[in-house]
Order: sequence, then structure tokens, then C-alpha cells
Amino acid sequence: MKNNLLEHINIPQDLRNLSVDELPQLAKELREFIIDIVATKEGHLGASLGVVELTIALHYVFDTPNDLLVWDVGHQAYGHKILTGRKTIFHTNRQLGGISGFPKRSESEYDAFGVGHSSTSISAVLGMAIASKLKGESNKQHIAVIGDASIASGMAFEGLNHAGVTDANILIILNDNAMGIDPSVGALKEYFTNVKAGKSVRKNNIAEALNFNYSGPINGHDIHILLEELNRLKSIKGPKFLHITTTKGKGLRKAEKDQITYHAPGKFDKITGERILKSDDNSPPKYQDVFGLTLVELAEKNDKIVGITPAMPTGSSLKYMLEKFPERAFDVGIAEQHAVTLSAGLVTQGMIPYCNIYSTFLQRAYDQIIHDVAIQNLPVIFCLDRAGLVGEDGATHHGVFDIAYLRLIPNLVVYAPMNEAELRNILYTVQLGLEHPIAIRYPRGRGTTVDWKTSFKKIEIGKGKQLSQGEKIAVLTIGTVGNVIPKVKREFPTNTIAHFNMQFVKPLDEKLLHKIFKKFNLLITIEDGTIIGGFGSAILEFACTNNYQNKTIKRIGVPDNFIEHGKVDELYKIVGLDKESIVKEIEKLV
Ligand SMILES: Cc1ncc(C[n+]2csc(CCOP(=O)(O)OP(=O)(O)O)c2C)c(N)n1
Ligand SMILES: CC(=O)[C@@H](O)[C@H](O)COP(=O)(O)O
Ligand SMILES: [Mg+2]
Repeated sequence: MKNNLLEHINIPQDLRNLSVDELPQLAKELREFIIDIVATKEGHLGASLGVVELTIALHYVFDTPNDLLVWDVGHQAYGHKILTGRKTIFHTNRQLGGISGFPKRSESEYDAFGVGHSSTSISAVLGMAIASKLKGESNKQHIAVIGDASIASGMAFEGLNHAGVTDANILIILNDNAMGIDPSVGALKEYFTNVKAGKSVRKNNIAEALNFNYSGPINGHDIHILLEELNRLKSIKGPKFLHITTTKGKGLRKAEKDQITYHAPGKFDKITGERILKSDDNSPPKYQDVFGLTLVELAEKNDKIVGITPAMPTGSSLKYMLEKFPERAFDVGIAEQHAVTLSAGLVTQGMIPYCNIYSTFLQRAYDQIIHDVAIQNLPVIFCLDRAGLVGEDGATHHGVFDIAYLRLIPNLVVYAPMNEAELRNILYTVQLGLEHPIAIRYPRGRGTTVDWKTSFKKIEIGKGKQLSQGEKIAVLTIGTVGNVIPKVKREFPTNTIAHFNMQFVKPLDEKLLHKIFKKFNLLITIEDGTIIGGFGSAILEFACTNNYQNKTIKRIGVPDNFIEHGKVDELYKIVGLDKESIVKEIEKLV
């Protein structure tokens, strides 16, 4: 048998020329290729290693790209990218100007659907299958690969529920590794575990109960079994459901053992799997840890406090609360809508829920924020992690819309701390008693203060603060972008810039704003959110309402287009939120 099979494969057609017996060797090479590159370039590792055999089998059996293949979330699609024309550019994965870390329609005809947020694949392939039928394409296959954590989300259930009463020619492949990023949770996870242990009898099979032609569970690392089953299913019409079991991180011992860390491990030694860590002894803490550890501190004294995360206990650092107070902290799985309404329910009974959701994933629970929280004015505390530009995950994950989509909701307070102390203090303040729900937005990664465990101070809701004096131009910032202003100020004569940390997008500190508008003719607003409808827009509306139209107001924020992937610093430059760009804007004005 030849070695270096991967070298000769660029597209699935090349793969289909191999013999079945050569495929395990190809799987070995593909795994090594992924490990080699992710070890230095970083990215999502465990999920892609787990579906190497499945990826090869799917492209071998099905006629991609004519048959349509959708990867749910898409963080497991590295093998797919490598086998579909992107092997030579895979080293650019997630980097500025390089390929996306997720399937993307504009990137390849093999990427049937753009993904990044979970649980969309079933609806998407069902839509494609219905379209194929309407167009008379009776032989087309439509395949969704979805993980055990993603299938537990409401949207996936909605898709299954619809698909089961159609004759759509779809195949749903459940890739069950019993893990999300953290261990999978919930009754459905327990059900799948029982099925795998042979405890569930066929007549109780959920997929069959929903009218799917069910098969499995089968070993998703045995390429021969996979080929046999996929070939069999290919000739069966209607909705089909194949349950496969795999190991997240398969093929790299450390990744198999520590599946949470190796979901996206950063740089590591490609032979040993050992992570290559930068010493962060003297670094400021991550905002996530400030959130997680402060919450524990507060929960020790206030037994009404509860914590909620939809499937991100490690990423959000709610894990500290889960460890310390397991009965008062809830990982509800990938269920953002449920997380919000669960929090609303908790408030009705006097509890104080800190509902921690990544800004981008909260988009999914918009109606729940309005209907279940804001209309009833229930003081849920939304902790919006990953607000602003997140970096390498790119357009699907940047948290740049929350200011705009939240500030128009009546009753909702919107706050953005500028540093760790402000995050700590607002977390402290909100448990003292709140009249309204509040969203607290903070970014991914580290803050600015090494000694962050300051004593708690109450924050006055709706109050901004002046941080520095100046006479010519007022710079109004919201959140952590304000930290660049002292550096910007140094580029101008000392009396030029007055800096205001407005703190609250809603309610605006109108008293302070009147003072600012009366004194300054030139104003700049700066935010790490979309320029459309965000904080700057709120200031324009204030100016208009209060007859300050004769003032010059320049808004700096994320432009009205989707920002791709890259390092946060690189993206800040691109959108004009770095020091140099801000200095240039100010120079144009003064
Ligand atoms: C709506 C949404 N919420 C949360 C996430 C974050 N997230 C990305 S992957 C993942 C776990 C996915 O687990 P699973 O579907 O089982 O796939 P696996 O990684 O095990 O292959 C989560 C929670 C997301 N992408 N989308
Ligand atoms: C694929 C996905 O949605 C997550 O893995 C996401 O990449 C996590 O982002 P953080 O690394 O910011 O937690
Ligand atoms: Mg999983």
C-alpha cells in the first residue's frame, strides 16, 4: 500500500479513486495533517480529529458537491476543508485574509451552508431537500452532521419535528461523543448514553418515534462499517437518522484525555500534545475569571444568587460557581432561549439569576429578552461575554450587535465596564436590588489590572464619569475601548481632549451629556459595536432631541459590514478602533 495518499488528494474525486482498503491509511494521514497545522496555527482540534473517518466516508460515498453536506457548527470541518480543495491553504485557517474556521458558502462549493452557531443543520438540509424535490432533483442527497450537544438545542428539535412528517430525502448523522465543549448535559444526553449501553429498546427510539428511519449506534471510527451503512442509507428514500459514536480528540492521546482543553487548545507540541503556554503570572486576569470568581464571592454571602450558562461553563468561567455551588449553578446545554426564560422564572420567585451568555449567542434569544424579561420588567442580570470583536472565530462570533439590539428595548439597562474593577462593582451592585433587567457587556480575554480584587463599591445606575480634562474635544467611550484614550491623549497638547467614560448605554447620563454639549462643539463617540444604532447613535438622538444640532459629532465603531476573522489587534486596526486610527480621526476634527 502507498504512503502519502493525502499528497495526491485535492478534491473528493481524487479520494474516490482510492480503494476502500487505502482509506484507513488516508485517515491516519489526514489526522496527522490536522494535528501538524493546528499545533502551530491554533484552532478547534478535538472535534475535527473525532470525525476524520466520517469525513472520508461521506466524501467517498456521496457525490459532493452535488449531494449537499452540512456540518453543524462547523468547528469539526477541518478534514472536510482539507479534502475539498483547501489543503494547500489550510495553514491560513482563521488567520487574517486566510480561510475561515467554519464552512462558508463563499469559500467553497463544497460548503453547502455557512455555519458557526449550532443546531442549524437539520433545518438547513430540510430546506435544501424540499427545494430539490420542488425542482425535480429526485436523486440528490442532503446530509447533516450534528453533534450530541447541538442536537439537544431547541432549533434542532424544531427541524426534526418538521422533517419527520415530510418525505424529504435527508440523512441526519448524529455524531455522539458525549461532549459539547464541556461534557454534554441533560435528559437527551442520558438517553443517548442508554442507547449506546444497549439499555434502550428500539420501540422507544426517539428518532423512530419522530418517523425517521433510524440506524445505529455504530462505531464512527471504523471506516468499513461507516461505508457499509452510508451506502445502504444512500438508497433509502425519506428522512433517515444515523447514530454514530466517536471520541473527541481521537488520535492524540492528550486530546482524548482532556477533551475540554483540547476543544481549542492553542499551540501544542504535535508529537506529545503538550500545550505550549505563555507564562501569565503577571498578566491581568481574564474578564471571564473576574466574572466567575466574583460571582462565587458574592454567592457566598447571598444565597439568592444563581448562575446560568448555556453550554459554556469553561469559556465563561461559570465553572467556578458550578464547582462551589452545584445546586445554584446550571449548565443548561446549548439552549440560549431556555436560559433566558429560565432566568425570568427564577426572578419571579425572588432569586437573583446571573445569566451568562456570549453576546453573539444571545441573538438567538431575542424574543425571550423582550417577551419574558423586559415586558415583565424582571430584573434578570445578563452577563454578555465576548462582547466586541472576538478574533479568529470571525463574523459568526463577533459580539458587535448587542448594544444596538438591546438599547431599543424598554426597561432594559445596558452597561459596559471599562475595567475589572467596574465589572466587579457592577456584579456587586446588581445583587443589592435592581428595578430593571440589566445587560453587562464585556470582552473576551484579559483586562488591564493585575491586582483586580478591589473592595466592592456600589455603582450608581445611569451615571457616567469624566476621566480626564480637556477643552477642545469631548471623547465619549463605552466599555473597554476607553482604555486606549489615555494613549490617544498623549498625541495631543494636554488641554485638547476631555475623556468621558459613559458607562451606561441605557439609561444615558443625560445630566452629564447636557454639561458636555454645553461646553464642547466637537464630540467623538467610540464603541466596539456596530456603528448603526449603537452608542453613537444614542448620542446623536440625544443631540437631536435636545436641539444640539449645531455640534459636530463623529461616531467611531464597527462599520456596517460583517468583520471577518483575524487577531483582535488586526481587526481593531481594520475597523478603525486602534490608537492610530482614532488619533487620525481627532486630527481631522481639531
Ligand atoms: C448557538 C450556539 N451556542 C453555543 C455555541 C458554542 N459551541 C460551539 S461548539 C459547542 C459544542 C458542540 O458540541 P457538539 O455538537 O456535541 O459537537 P462536538 O464538538 O462534540 O463535535 C458549543 C457549545 C455555538 N457555536 N452556538
Ligand atoms: C465553535 C464555537 O462556537 C466555540 O468553540 C467558540 O469558538 C468558542 O469561543 P471561545 O474560544 O471564545 O470560547
Ligand atoms: Mg459532542
